Amino acid sequence: MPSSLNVVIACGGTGGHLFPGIAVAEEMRRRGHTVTLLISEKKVDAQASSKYGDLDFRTIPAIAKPATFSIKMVPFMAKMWQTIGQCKKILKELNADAVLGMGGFTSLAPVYAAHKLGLKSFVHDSNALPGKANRLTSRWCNAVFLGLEEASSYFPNSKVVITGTPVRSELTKLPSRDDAAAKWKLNPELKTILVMGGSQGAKQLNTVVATTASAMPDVQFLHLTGNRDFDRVNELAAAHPNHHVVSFCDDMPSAYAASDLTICRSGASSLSEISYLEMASILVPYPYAADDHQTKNAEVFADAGAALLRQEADLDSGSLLADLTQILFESNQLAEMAEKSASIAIKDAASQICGAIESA
Ligand SMILES: CC(=O)N[C@H]1[C@@H](OP(=O)(O)OP(=O)(O)OC[C@H]2O[C@@H](n3ccc(=O)[nH]c3=O)[C@H](O)[C@@H]2O)O[C@H](CO)[C@@H](O)[C@@H]1O
Repeated sequence: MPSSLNVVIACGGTGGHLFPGIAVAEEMRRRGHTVTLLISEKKVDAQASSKYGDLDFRTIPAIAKPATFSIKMVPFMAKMWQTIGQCKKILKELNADAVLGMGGFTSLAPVYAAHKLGLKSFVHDSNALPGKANRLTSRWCNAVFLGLEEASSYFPNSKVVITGTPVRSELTKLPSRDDAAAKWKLNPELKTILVMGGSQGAKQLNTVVATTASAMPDVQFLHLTGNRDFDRVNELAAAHPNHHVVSFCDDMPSAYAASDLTICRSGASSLSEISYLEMASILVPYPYAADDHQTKNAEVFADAGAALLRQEADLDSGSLLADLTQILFESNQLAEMAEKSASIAIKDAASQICGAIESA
């Protein structure tokens, strides 16, 4: 491949695809390559990418495969076919050398288009149980980059490179705890829990956290509810000054820097960030995630002793209160979990991915 590459990174659909894609884009640019990111037209992509005005973004249609094989497959296939055509045009116009898909059916179209045009193509999967789109896409790829070793049995051995999942560069340098606490109007002296309810609906988790916060006045909660549940949780939190509610956080470095422990879904980007930042966590997998892949992700962390795995169906404020009291006040568990969390991280993931693309 030429020494200066035109690389296209398809990373639309969710924060879990977008942020690792941005991290690779930043590293590619640092190495002197030209990068274009393909994102979807969804609001979440627009919201999350708006901070990265110096990167080149283009939109392509968001594509989700119907959950079951039904008549809905017909418009899905038609949209896929049309988007592949659109992607071929974009790749030719950009004079692309290589395409990296970060997962989901939205990135299948650009990777397939690259394959048809004879370009180098790659896919990254960050989950312990890889998605269907990536398993399909991988057959057209030169290499498959994996966030977690547990996923490797789903792909041909010869294509697999364990790279880890990159975190955004802004997370590589956190503000001080005092500055971060000031930003969120928190007391830096108090133990602080970061709760990431998630964009996909976490009503029960959010409610349990609100009740638990009311029973722990000496602990602070910085609670990211997602846009949909903000008004309801904000109302529940109104009577409790230790419960700080935010809908979408566009300053994750200070959210993490202000916190001692995270309660969150076990989406792969959240997990890569937590381990990169060497934090302990309580993981509550999103129960409706495809093939329950979030439980598989959480198991990697729980088995390593880095996290407690709690299924949403079993979660109530009594058990969460007991877990938090034990971790924060009755043991050395917080420090031990943080150490185990650090041991899972692959801190130079973006660099490993760029190096593998350069040398393909
Ligand atoms: C419901 C579902 O199927 N989610 C999947 C989706 O990730 P999904 O995007 O839901 O979740 P992830 O944990 O992977 O990523 C969330 C990202 O959003 C950021 N964040 C969060 C809250 C906020 O207010 N501000 C903010 O910036 C987090 O720091 C993180 O970078 O794709 C991932 C990668 O395939 C999967 O592992 C997840 O299981």
